[in-house]
Amino acid sequence: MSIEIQNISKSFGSFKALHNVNLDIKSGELIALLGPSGCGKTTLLRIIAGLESADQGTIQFSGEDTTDVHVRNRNVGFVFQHYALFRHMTVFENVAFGLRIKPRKERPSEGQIREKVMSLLKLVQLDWIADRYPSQLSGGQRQRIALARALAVEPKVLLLDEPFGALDAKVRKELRRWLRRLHDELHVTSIFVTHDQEEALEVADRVVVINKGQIEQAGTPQEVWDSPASPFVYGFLGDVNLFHGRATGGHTVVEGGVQIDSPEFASANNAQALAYVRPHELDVERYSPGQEKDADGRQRGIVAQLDRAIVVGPIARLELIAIGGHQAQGAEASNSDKLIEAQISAQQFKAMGLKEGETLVVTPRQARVFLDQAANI
Ligand SMILES: Nc1ncnc2c1ncn2[C@@H]1O[C@H](COP(=O)(O)OP(=O)(O)OP(=O)(O)O)[C@@H](O)[C@H]1O
Repeated sequence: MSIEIQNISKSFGSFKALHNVNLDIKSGELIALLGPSGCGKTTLLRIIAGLESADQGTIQFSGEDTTDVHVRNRNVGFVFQHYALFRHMTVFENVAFGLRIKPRKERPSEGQIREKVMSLLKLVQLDWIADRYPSQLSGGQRQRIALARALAVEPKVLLLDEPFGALDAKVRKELRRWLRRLHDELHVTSIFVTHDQEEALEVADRVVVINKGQIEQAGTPQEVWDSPASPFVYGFLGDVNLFHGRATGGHTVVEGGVQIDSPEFASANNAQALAYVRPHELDVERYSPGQEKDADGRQRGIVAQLDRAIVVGPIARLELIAIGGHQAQGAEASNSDKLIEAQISAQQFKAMGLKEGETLVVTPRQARVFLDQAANI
């Protein structure tokens, strides 16, 4: 079933939770709604489910307006973070529940229910605990049972609201891979709410990034990662260094005089600009006088002191402080002013023999420049 979301707006009192949201979801797609806390993800999911009504706009399922269709009749399955299983029922009975409460003429026979429940439990790889009670399950097992329960009534749409939010990092990772495999088997149109960018990028066919009730960008994981449409998306999709600068005639000069090509702004004339550089896009060298300049004497790198090095497995994360007034800011955290984050391999770190306190030169290999709209008005 495809889902067409058209011009959806929703306010709570004077607060605009959703503002003119438009999105077409193809039948069988797995979509991640990604955004910070309070951006409107759950509200949008609840409107699609029919648990909440929109002030404006329509939701269509395969071209049919759902406005007057009751939640019971929308054929939607839910899995929520705290969607508790029935404690007094076994795993088997929990999964069978949706089938047992069907109106008599639609209700499957006892034999059909048994067959269906056991096949779903096999699908979520938990048929061996059919007789247990929820209190005897791990958190990850409970969420898999919640998913089996949602699938029992053969929903046309599956809505998952932070289904793995309460689980530890390792279990989350296993479950999201497992969810992806399950989706590839079943192809139920699914919408998955998360504030975890890694989860969204790993699981979804398309990621929809939401900010303050509006869609900032919708695209495949690779599209949103490689070409973030806005500074917000850039900042939200992972660690990033933000440098302030000025763009003129296809070049942006950021603090400290480092020049970055920005051919997309060839007509800019001293416009305020923001340059985003991911930590792994910075080359790191040991400083020697003149190293920060290119053959023509132009500043190519930023001289900075290595404040802290964190080596975890194959990666070395370097925290550097610019020397001589060059400044970077973490896009999200203002308390990381002046801090530049670089990332190199642990192997390179070892080979270079870098020590905390040393002076280095960091050079952006690539950068993404945005004109600072607010400042240029
Ligand atoms: N019933 C309500 N009454 C008033 N305000 C509400 C109501 N439901 C949601 N909101 C507000 O609307 C905004 C969006 O809420 P929503 O739950 O959709 O956010 P979210 O993106 O899912 O956040 P989180 O990741 O924290 O769950 C929030 O500021 C929230 O406080």
